Parts: sequence; C-alpha cells; structure tokens
Amino acid sequence: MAEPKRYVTSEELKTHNKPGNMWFYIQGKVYDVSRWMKTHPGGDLPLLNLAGQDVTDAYIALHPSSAWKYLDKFFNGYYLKDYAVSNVSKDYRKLYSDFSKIGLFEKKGQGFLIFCD
Ligand code: HEM
Repeated sequence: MAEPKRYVTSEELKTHNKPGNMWFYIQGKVYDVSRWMKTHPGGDLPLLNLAGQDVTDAYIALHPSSAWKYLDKFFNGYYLKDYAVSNVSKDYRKLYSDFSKIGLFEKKGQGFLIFCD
C-alpha cells in the first residue's frame, strides 16, 4: 500500500531558513538543500534570501529547463499543506507557459557584437 503523503505548513517551512537547515517549496514539493547550498551554481546568496519560502516563480525565472532534473535528489518527502498562489503568480506562470509553447525561450544561436571606438 502507498505511504500517506506527509505535509508541512508554511509556518513550519519558514523555520528552515538558514545555512545547515534550508528548505524550499517549488511547485508542489518541499526540497532540502541544507548540505548543497555552497555548491549551488547560482551561489548561496540567492538561496539565503528566499530560504523557507515558495520559490516557484524564482526557480522558473532564473533556471534553464535543464535545471529541473536536479530537484528530485533534494525532495525531502514533504508537500505543503497550505500553499496559495497569488493572482500575479498565476498570470506569470501562464505567460511563461504560453511563451514556452511557442518557443520564445529556445536558444537560437544568437551572438552579440562589441563596438570599440
Ligand atoms: C532546490 C533549489 C535549487 C536548485 C536545485 C538549483 C539548481 C541550480 C542549477 C542546476 C543551476 C545551474 C543552471 C545552469 O545550467 O545554468 C542554478 C543556477 C542558478 N540558480 Fe539555482 N537552484 C535552486 C534554487 C535557487 C533559488 C531559490 C534561486 C534564487 C532565488 C536560485 C538562483 C540561481 C541563479 C541566480 C543561478 C545562476 C543562473 C545563471 O547563471 O544564469 N536558485 N541553480
């Protein structure tokens, strides 16, 4: 028989907000990056700023789609009991999804030019 789902509340999530005790909520699941913070390719500062919170939108905004596969190994088995998605977040996620579907985030091999006097 399947194990019953385990839940934490937002209040409890907030207490996991420091080096050595760092959880995040991302799109449905809670992740524990306590021992990985120093290895995060984006540095520890952005993690420290948002530790213990729902970082779904930040994760979508700042990571390439290839980063989603890293999440699995940090899932700590908990789901968030009382999550709420603001209207702004709903709009943002819809826009992101619509833009993705029409390929606006695909790399097209653009370069850039540097002009020197
Ligand atoms: C479980 C949590 C997280 C995981 C597993 C994770 C994983 C990663 C990975 C794999 C990369 C490298 C992406 C690449 O290939 O370019 C990355 C970069 C980055 N991450 Fe995270 N991340 C997490 C949370 C966060 C959060 C909460 C923030 C910000 C609030 C953040 C900000 C960044 C930034 C700024 C970069 C650098 C992006 C760039 O170089 O363009 N990350 N992260």
